[in-house]
Amino acid sequence: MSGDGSGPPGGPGSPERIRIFLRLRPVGRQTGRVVLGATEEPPWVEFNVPRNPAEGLINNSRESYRFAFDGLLPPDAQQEEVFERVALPVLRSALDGYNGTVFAFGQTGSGKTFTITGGAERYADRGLIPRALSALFAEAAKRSNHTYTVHISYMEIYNEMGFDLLSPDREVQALEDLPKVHIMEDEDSRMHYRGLTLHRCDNEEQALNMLFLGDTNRVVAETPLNQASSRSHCVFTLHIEVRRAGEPVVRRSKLHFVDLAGSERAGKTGLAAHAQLKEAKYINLSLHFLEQVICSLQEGRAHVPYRNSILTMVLRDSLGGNTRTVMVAAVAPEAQHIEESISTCRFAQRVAMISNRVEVNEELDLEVVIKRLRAENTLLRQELQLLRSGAAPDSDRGAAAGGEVGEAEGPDAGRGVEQRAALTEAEQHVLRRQVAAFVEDPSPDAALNVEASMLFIRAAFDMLKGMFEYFCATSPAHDTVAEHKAVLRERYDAARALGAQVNATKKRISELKAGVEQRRLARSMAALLRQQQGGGGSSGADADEEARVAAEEERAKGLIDQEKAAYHEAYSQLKDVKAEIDGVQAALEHARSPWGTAPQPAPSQFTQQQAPEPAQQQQLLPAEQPSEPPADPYAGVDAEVLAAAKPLLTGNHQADADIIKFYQARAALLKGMQ
Ligand SMILES: Nc1ncnc2c1ncn2[C@@H]1O[C@H](COP(=O)(O)OP(=O)(O)OP(=O)(O)O)[C@@H](O)[C@H]1O
Repeated sequence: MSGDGSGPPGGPGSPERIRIFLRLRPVGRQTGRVVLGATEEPPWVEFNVPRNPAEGLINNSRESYRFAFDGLLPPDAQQEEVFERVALPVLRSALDGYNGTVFAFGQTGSGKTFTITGGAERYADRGLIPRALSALFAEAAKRSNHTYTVHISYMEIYNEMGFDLLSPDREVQALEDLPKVHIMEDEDSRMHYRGLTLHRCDNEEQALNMLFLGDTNRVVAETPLNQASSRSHCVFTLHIEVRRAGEPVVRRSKLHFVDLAGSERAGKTGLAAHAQLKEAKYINLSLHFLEQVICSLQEGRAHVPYRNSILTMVLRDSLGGNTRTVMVAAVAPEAQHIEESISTCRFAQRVAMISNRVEVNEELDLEVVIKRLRAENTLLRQELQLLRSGAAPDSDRGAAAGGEVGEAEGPDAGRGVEQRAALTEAEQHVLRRQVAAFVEDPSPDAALNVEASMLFIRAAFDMLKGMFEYFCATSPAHDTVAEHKAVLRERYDAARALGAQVNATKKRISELKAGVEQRRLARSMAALLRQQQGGGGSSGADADEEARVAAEEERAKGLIDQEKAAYHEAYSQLKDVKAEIDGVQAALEHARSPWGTAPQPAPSQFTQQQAPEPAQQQQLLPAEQPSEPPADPYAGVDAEVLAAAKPLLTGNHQADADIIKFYQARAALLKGMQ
């Protein structure tokens, strides 16, 4: 025997021995007759009994009785330690779907009720049940992907009759008013408790109220050995149901806390009253039957007499069945109780030899399975209808126009709906509510199950689209987007105007330059003609003409400079506007990002004044400067013209181009004159 049995059950149906703990009630003065080997493995207790010379024994030496346990709880063991070592492991496995039982056995006044329920005086004296209730709800809250449902029942077995301590009427009741519980067995030997109510408790407070209510209904009497002696056996049961999110299984476990009535001997305890003698008789009888069951199990007999008493029927699963069971043997270590203590320990040794087969109580959760199958069935029916309505030729669609919506039982169900152009108002109303419920349902399993008809599907999509548009229009992000778009439009307009201005200036510069060039050409040709006609030096009229031409060229040059300045000004403004546009565009993208991967706003909202596409934007900017000189400036020039002009070429691109043009014009003129 070792350890406190805190590990999980060994595996499905694995045999597991009942664990036994010894708890010693505190005593005023140590007698030295009870010795504890608490640090030994396994821990043990030894009772030293002096031999009685009056019974003919040879000497006065002591006789000792030693018993090993899975754990010792000495007189100074605190309630918290007792809970952690005895009940917590069983509670944890009950939360995983394994049945559990903690029962206290011992003579009257040895501390069974103190262990199971606790003392009323100090909060620290709370016993295993209230501590288990706190731990149960705390542990359940931690397991966030599990759903726990807890019910409580509290039964008393008094004089071989079962009573429900949690009768619906929460008044303290006389025993005869309590609902009687009948214990029955079905064919699978499963226990049924007729008349026993299960009370659902959703929190610790509700559960503690139940415990309090039950305790106030218990049969307690003053006996010579205990001022408040339990005259009955009490079974407090937690019925735990656990479901794990997304799994179609349910685990159900029962965790019993059993406070047995004290074993006692009427003669020794001085019970005198007739009623008390009767109680004692029943208590002793049921404990005797309990012992019989334990002996049969320990000896491996084929027949185990569970049916002899209500107590053994109730504990059937806890002893030799599918339950993780722990026993607390309570002893009062005073010298006068040594015989009872030895007898309790002997009983515990027999119990420790019983093995249970502990397995998880898991079943398919039919509710979940049915719900799933129904949903699957609906989906399949809808798909089928959709396929039919899409695949069947129009003439084949049946004449059931305006057919009943919502019922799709027969093979032709749903076809008639497709014949209509629109839903009725009532249908729209129902559909709107379905769509709203779907949108508001935060569950990932939320589904919108509309009628399997294109008419309904389209109407549902329209509603969703309308909701989305409304969201976009009223979203704060939408305001920012709209602002950025307005700025962007304004900047694009400015950029367009500046672009036009730049292009116009550029065009005017080209025109002015072309005018200057033409006039130069005309003057050169006139001078050439005059030369050929023999006209010599310059006259006064020629001088005037030259002055006029020079003034004109000067004016043209001034105009060109003006236009160039305007060009540069407009061009630099355009560059600034372009930089602004880039910034606003980035801000716009950022403002849109909260929508993530959501569809972009419907065109109707944002496209009335579409911003130009990037390709268009690029076109807004003209080349930065008037065109660059070609790689070969003389490409395509007639060789003769080039040879005549070459001696005069200056290396200045503009001047050389003019000289070449002059020689080309000259060549053309001469050719025309031949
Ligand atoms: N570990 C303990 N520490 C302090 N007081 C204790 C302890 N165990 C028992 N007592 C006290 O001893 C008295 C008898 O205990 P209790 O009523 O629990 O015995 P019992 O075994 O349930 O008796 P019965 O079979 O007659 O109901 C009570 O007053 C209880 O408070």
